[in-house]
Amino acid sequence: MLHSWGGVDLVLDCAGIRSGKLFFGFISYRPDRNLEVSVTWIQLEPAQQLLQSPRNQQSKQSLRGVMAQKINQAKDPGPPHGAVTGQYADEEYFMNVALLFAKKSRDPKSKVGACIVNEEGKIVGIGHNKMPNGREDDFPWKRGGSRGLDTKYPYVCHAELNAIMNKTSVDVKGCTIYVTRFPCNECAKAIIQSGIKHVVYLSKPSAEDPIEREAAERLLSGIGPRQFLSKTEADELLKSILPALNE
Ligand SMILES: O=c1[nH]c(=O)n([C@H]2C[C@H](O)[C@@H](COP(=O)(O)O)O2)cc1CO
Repeated sequence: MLHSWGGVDLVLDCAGIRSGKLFFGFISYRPDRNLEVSVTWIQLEPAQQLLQSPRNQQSKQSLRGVMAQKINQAKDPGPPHGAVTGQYADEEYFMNVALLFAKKSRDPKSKVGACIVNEEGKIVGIGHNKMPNGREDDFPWKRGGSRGLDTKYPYVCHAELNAIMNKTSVDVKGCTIYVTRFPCNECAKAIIQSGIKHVVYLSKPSAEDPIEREAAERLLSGIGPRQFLSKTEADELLKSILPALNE
């Protein structure tokens, strides 16, 4: 699951950008682009293999100085751009936009936000969980295991669906969706059908319905959703959505 691997000659280093459970940042050197160093994301295991190769070890030593300088540049949030390069600053920006939209939700218990970003790093869709347009006051926000007609479940439109429906571009093919909560199976279907190619989520609360969760996992397995940040770091960010997104 590497976003930009073509033409990379060696992997210089990892860590120091942001580490999570499954992914971590690393610096890559593209000789064809005159020592361009970029931050991207790779699954832990293949990244370790690359880093440990003898050729990589050698090259790493001689370019360590340049790397340190570039790491600092990469840490600078700057303007949002290049979502698909996986730059940490960009990802944080987009996830914070999703969090900001989650705050708009009138669901008293669970606020969810989603932000769709195209391959140029532009936001092309945002959404939060809400009742259908024009019917905001017509349905209950009540929770409940029964999920009956007196609860919110049959009526509420999920954040991911709203972000897709609210898109400002012709389509969202090839885009990345940043979502504050792991998508449900219905949203997983909408994500796939819309052509979204990457899913980055913040929290994965234990599912009320294990069948739906398993279906969502299976549906999204072709996309390979990944968690943004480590659990501890994610929990910190989630504190901004009240009362308790993780319940
Ligand atoms: O993918 C999702 N997207 C989304 O917007 N939601 C919303 C719908 C509901 O308003 C709320 C779920 O309610 P609760 O956590 O109280 O059971 O979160 C729920 C999911 C399921 O993870």
